Amino acid sequence: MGEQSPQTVVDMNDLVLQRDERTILNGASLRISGGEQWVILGRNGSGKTTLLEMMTGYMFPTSGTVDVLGSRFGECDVREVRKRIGYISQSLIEKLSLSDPVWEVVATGEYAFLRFYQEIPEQVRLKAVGLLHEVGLGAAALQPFGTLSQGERKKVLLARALMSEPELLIMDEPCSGLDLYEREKLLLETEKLASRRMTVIYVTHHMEEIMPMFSHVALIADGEVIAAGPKTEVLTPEVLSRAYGLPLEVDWSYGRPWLKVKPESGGIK
Ligand SMILES: Nc1ncnc2c1ncn2[C@@H]1O[C@H](COP(=O)(O)OP(=O)(O)OP(=O)(O)O)[C@@H](O)[C@H]1O
Repeated sequence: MGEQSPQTVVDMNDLVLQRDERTILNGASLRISGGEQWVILGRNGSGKTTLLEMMTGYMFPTSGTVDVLGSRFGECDVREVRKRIGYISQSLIEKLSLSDPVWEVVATGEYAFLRFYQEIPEQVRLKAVGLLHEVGLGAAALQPFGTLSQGERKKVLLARALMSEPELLIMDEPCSGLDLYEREKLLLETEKLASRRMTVIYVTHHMEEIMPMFSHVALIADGEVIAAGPKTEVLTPEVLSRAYGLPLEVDWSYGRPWLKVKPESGGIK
């Protein structure tokens, strides 16, 4: 990994991704160090999920380098690195079995499997049930996964991701589709992660989900990282208005940023 410091968790350098005629990533670079907690923001289609797929080794760039947890993708066994990464995304929910009991869905996280085809060791079952209790779903352990609400499924995914005690937890819009109450409960669970000494990378469209635990923000636009750094430096009206093409104001309350759209100057560009 060359001259990088050992505590660099993610180092993405000058990533370009070409698909057919399109340039999806256009020289994106991002460095995340241990002890930092990051939020990634950007408009639809800006390249956020593509960056996450590269961080988890599911996609490879046309050019540029990706180092995660001390390994360079393309020169290491990606599956070994993936065992140290938790990934929460809607596409993962769709791959899980709706008929399996909830505790079993959680237990698969121990091995990064989607389903079990062999006996599950007792200590793994107990760990899964314990984590379900931690996210407030202990009572649902025996229910089929498909009977849970959307919000409950997201929490199951969180418990599943924690089974392997990942060093890096990547959350792609974990609160999408949740009502206000479910969203706040999931955010509180996410906040507890900060005390587990793991690095969290959290993608969202909603500024108010940037809880006090998050220290840094990256803004993606047209396949480039247009701003990245401590959150108070990135979440300014100037930077956000430029990124979203809207006249915006940011209010900080309870340690969280809340966005307001100013009616003057013509609104949407
Ligand atoms: N396999 C592919 N082939 C062609 N284009 C792709 C492919 N994968 C992604 N794209 C395009 O790349 C762009 C970035 O997609 P990506 O999913 O990373 O955006 P995003 O920032 O996560 O968007 P959203 O906020 O809508 O989820 C999109 O315009 C998408 O259509």
